[in-house]
Amino acid sequence: NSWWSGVQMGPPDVILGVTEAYKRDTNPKKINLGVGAYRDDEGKPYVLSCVRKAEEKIRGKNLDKEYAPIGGTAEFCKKSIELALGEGSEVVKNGLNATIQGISGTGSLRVGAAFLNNFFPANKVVYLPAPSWGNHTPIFKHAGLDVKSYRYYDPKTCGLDFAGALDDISKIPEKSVILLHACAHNPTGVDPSQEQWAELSNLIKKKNLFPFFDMAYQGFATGSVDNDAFAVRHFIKDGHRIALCQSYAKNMGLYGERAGAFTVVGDSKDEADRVMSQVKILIRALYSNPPINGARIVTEILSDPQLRADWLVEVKGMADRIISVRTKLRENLKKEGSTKNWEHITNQIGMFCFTGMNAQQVEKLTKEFSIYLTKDGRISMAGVTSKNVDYLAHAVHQATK
Ligand SMILES: Cc1ncc(COP(=O)(O)O)c(CNOCC(=O)O)c1O
Repeated sequence: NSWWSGVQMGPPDVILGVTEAYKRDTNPKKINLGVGAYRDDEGKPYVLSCVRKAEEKIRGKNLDKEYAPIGGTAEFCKKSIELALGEGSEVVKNGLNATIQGISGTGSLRVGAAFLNNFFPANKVVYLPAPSWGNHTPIFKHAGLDVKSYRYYDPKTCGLDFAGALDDISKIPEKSVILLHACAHNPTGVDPSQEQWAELSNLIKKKNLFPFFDMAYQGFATGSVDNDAFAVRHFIKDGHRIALCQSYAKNMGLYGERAGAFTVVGDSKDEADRVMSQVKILIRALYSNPPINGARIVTEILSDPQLRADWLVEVKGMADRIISVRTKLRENLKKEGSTKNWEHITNQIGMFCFTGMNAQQVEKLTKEFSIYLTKDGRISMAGVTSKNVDYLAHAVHQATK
């Protein structure tokens, strides 16, 4: 028999499966609310104009195609950590950050997981919020780590189960790893308030847990790169030595360019240098060095004051469009005569809305109205436009009344 006769057919990716079903549907009113990628008000993918301008500038430089350094270019890494921690960050000034370019957010998480598995000195268990991004569990498990969870989402309010989170976190064995979504929580869209982040920081410090931040949406949540980095910057200010993953997929629309970063904040420059040396050894054996094109676009935008200013306007524009369709959806549900409480649609933030619809209601939305979303009731607000929001509200009301 063949080498691979023992290989089973794996389950299809849930989110891509939704898109496949959407493509097969011939209903002209169909809407795809599954995919977590931004769409403009025409429902089309959106390439930021500052990205196009950066590409033109790069084109004119006639750069070569040589390998990037193992950890990416120093310029890309410096601009990335400065974006996260803010200009004039003490951590950056004192050289406490070991920052590498990762293959977007996923690749940065995976390098981080490999580093934890090889070097984390204590309880090699990563505690994820319940629910978390579906890919978090396999990323950490493939790297050899154990994964557990802490209460986070409250289905009764479609909001944060803050008491539950504090209770569970206070029970996490000390010196474990806790994963935190810095902003725009995926899949719920539920973020702690700044006061709640401060309380989480105190508790996590008291319990001596290692904060591992995933910041895949900086600027895309509130439209402000500084507001969206509040949690990360507050934890640093409170003295936590964090790990941080960044992605430019959403906030610069560089999905397929695979540009991201992974940072460990050390206790000293010497510690950061030792950490950096070991992270690079891991990268060398994983993929040797990162893709150069997306990193060049990011570096161009973050280094050119005009392009950076243009970018800040465009990322706010994307965030504002999402916020405006949240408001329209809630208003239209009221107009449809729904008496349910839909406050969470506008309380939640970022790409996703956890509607609170159950599997039967989701099924009705798909079968009767050709609206496609994942069974957990998560909708990607990016798929909602000023043209289809009325139809969506009508369908949701019919499915939930
Ligand atoms: C929380 C989080 N971390 C990390 C990432 C990594 O993204 P990337 O590797 O593209 O930078 C993502 C991207 N998710 O994609 C949208 C979806 O759920 O369909 C993410 O949501």
